[in-house]
Amino acid sequence: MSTLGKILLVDDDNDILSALKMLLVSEGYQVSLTQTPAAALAAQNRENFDLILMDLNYSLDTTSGEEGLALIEAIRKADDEVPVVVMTGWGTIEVAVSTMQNGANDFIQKPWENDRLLAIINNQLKLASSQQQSKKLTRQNQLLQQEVNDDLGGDIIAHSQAMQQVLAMINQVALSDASVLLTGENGTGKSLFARYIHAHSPRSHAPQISVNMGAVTESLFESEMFGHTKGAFTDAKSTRIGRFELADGGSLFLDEIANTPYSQQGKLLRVLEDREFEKVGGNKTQQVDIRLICATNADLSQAVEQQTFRKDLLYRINTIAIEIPPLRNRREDIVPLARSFLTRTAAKYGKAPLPLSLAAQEALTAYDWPGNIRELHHVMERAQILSQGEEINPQALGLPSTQAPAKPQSQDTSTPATLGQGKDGNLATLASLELEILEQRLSHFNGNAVKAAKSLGLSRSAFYRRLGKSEQ
Ligand SMILES: Nc1ncnc2c1ncn2[C@@H]1O[C@H](COP(=O)(O)OP(=O)(O)OP(=O)(O)O)[C@@H](O)[C@H]1O
Repeated sequence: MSTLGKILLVDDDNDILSALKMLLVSEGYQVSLTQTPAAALAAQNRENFDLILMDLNYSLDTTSGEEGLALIEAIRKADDEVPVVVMTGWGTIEVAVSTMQNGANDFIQKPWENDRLLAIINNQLKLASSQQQSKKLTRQNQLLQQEVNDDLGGDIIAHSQAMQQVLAMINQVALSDASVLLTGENGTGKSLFARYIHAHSPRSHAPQISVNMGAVTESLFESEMFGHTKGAFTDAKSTRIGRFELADGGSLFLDEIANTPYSQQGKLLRVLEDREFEKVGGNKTQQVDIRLICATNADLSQAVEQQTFRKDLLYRINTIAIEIPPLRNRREDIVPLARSFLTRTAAKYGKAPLPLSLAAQEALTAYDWPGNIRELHHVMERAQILSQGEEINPQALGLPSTQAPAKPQSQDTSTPATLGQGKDGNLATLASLELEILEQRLSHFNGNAVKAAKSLGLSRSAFYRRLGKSEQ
């Protein structure tokens, strides 16, 4: 039988224990009865209680409350979370204050009113459970943050001169609080570097909140970014905290910034300029302290010329602009990246990573990688999983043969019919075929996800989802 919670009752008066037991059990609580402080501490040692309801005086001749105060202290030594509610016939303010100072959470005077006692118990249980929940979330957050940081520690590969320069700049910029705009083609590592900047910034103890601006619909933009109050609109059943508020003290990463609906760009600009906003439906102005990191694969100057992006917003976000070069312009990184993806995939399946044949290394280096590192990642994952031999050969890579070296008379193999079909007879999975199509379509439209999605009859958010990208 499920109960509302387990309560430990401590009182030397048997009649009071019986009356309380009857009341609390009828309300759905499970109760344990003890008559002395020693018995209460022994019970607390044996099992976990959700709340302790205790008397302050135990010997008939004392009214000082000292035994009770000592019990509260002993309870607190063993457990600093369990709510403790004190009952006493000596309900003076002084007694109430000293019980609270000793660690009690609330106080009720005997003889008690049932409704009042039940309300106190209920409130204390609710409070304790939300405090626990919040502790859990904080811990989970810390762990997630740690995972991201660990991930960043070993994973960034930058052998090429081009990436060495970029990394040096990023390391320098990370220490400042300046707004950063990361540009570059899809899959070049903009999101990774955004996380890296935050993780190496003085704000790394606070969260980085990401928003994929391409996936936020125009109608929900304000509520998503600034939050809303309860009842602000029909579906607003409770107060919602927006991304700005969540990022307070940390960094806000606006990915695909070029896709911010034009009608909303002014609102975004205002918050970025004033560091102030109001929740939808609310009239209280809230201050926010964030470090802004944006990313885009679009040419924002061109977008300004075409009047799809506000010039003043561009000036606001690009204090420091860093371009992440496409993989074809840093070919020295290709093989080390490929090896690291093989190692990661192999580890995932508890296998040893397969070595890359010399010919495979040449094929990888010669290929132009329109989908950049993301594409390389998928290719290597598939190769590690599907390869039958002792090493990975060029066929297992399944690269479009127009790009593979020493392959004369190649025809146009970029059509879906031949996509992903390994020449060693291995058939690619549906998921990897789909990814390949999505990536090709993206590069066909020069990284414009909106156009690519449209051409495939997908919504922008469905396109992102299938691409395996975060949609926040
Ligand atoms: N230098 C690098 N070293 C190791 N892994 C990398 C590097 N750069 C990118 N990656 C990996 O490549 C993948 C794609 O990177 P990311 O998602 O950051 O690209 P992006 O530029 O943000 O893409 P998009 O424009 O589509 O949002 C990720 O799995 C990322 O971890």
